[in-house]
Amino acid sequence: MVVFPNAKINIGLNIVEKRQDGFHNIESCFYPVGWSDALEILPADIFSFQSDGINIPGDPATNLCAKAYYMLAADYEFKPVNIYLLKSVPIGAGLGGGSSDAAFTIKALNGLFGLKISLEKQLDYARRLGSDCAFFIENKPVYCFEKGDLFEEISLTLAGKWIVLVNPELHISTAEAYAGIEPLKPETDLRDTLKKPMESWKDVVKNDFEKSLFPKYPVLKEIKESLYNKGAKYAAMSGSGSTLFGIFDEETDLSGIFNQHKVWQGYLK
Ligand SMILES: C[C@](O)(CO)[C@H](O)COP(=O)(O)OP(=O)(O)OC[C@H]1O[C@@H](n2ccc(N)nc2=O)[C@H](O)[C@@H]1O
Ligand SMILES: Nc1ncnc2c1ncn2[C@@H]1O[C@H](COP(=O)(O)OP(=O)(O)OP(=O)(O)O)[C@@H](O)[C@H]1O
Repeated sequence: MVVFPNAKINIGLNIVEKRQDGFHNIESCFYPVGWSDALEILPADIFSFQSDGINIPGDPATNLCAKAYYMLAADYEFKPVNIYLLKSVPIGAGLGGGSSDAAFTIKALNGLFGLKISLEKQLDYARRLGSDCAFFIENKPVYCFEKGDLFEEISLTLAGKWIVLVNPELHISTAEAYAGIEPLKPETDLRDTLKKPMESWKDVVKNDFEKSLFPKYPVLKEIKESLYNKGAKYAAMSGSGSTLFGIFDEETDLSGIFNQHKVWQGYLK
């Protein structure tokens, strides 16, 4: 079985308060984007994990795909598998790439071996692997709250809009980004703001990480300003960085403008 774990962007990201468990309650809108890895899972005699493409730091045995496999193998009976991951989505990029690989491994094993794991249970397994991971189980636009792993439907459709993602190949650790934050309860309701036209989001739909990360990494602010200068209707950083995105009404090829960075562009669904 071959699947294509895609990335996400955060449209608005409010870090509301620090929790007793050390994590933060947040609110955000997750939107799937087409930048994807490729993940092949085949039944085998012994378990193995291999990856190619972008180098993933750390021991392959602790890769989120391997963790997802071992977690399900502890609770269900099925054959070992060979997992082959072709990594294209940048790491430490605010795009949830590793979380998506993990969620797609859960979904693929469930389908391949007919495990009949309910949607709720798949979401619970995903939550155990990371806060972003549960979103990729259903992989549709949602408003998220608490650790970013509880969801509410949102009637936001950006289908047919053009998105440009620019990654300056700066690895920002999620834990480090959260450590630099002073949580603050938002004054406006993100769900209400997102009902208004995209043109009105600038300066209202904010990513709280920008305030602490832009002074530290000026290139992030420069990229966001360039996206607006090139006609983006809305531009922001995704998650804890380092990827910036711009949303345009029409196809706008910016690969030449940002040729010193990694760029992915395409239509939103
Ligand atoms: C920034 C976002 O990408 C926005 O969607 C997510 O909140 C991050 O989700 P993630 O990468 O899946 O993060 P996890 O692997 O669960 O946590 C990594 C670290 O980030 C911090 N963390 C994460 C999520 C959260 N709601 N509060 C936190 O404080 C914690 O220090 C945690 O140890
Ligand atoms: N399949 C995987 N893909 C990417 N990173 C992985 C994977 N499995 C484990 N990891 C580990 O997770 C770390 C990246 O996590 P981190 O949360 O910083 O970034 P991310 O998953 O790219 O997305 P985000 O910044 O949105 O959370 C890497 O340093 C790597 O060691």
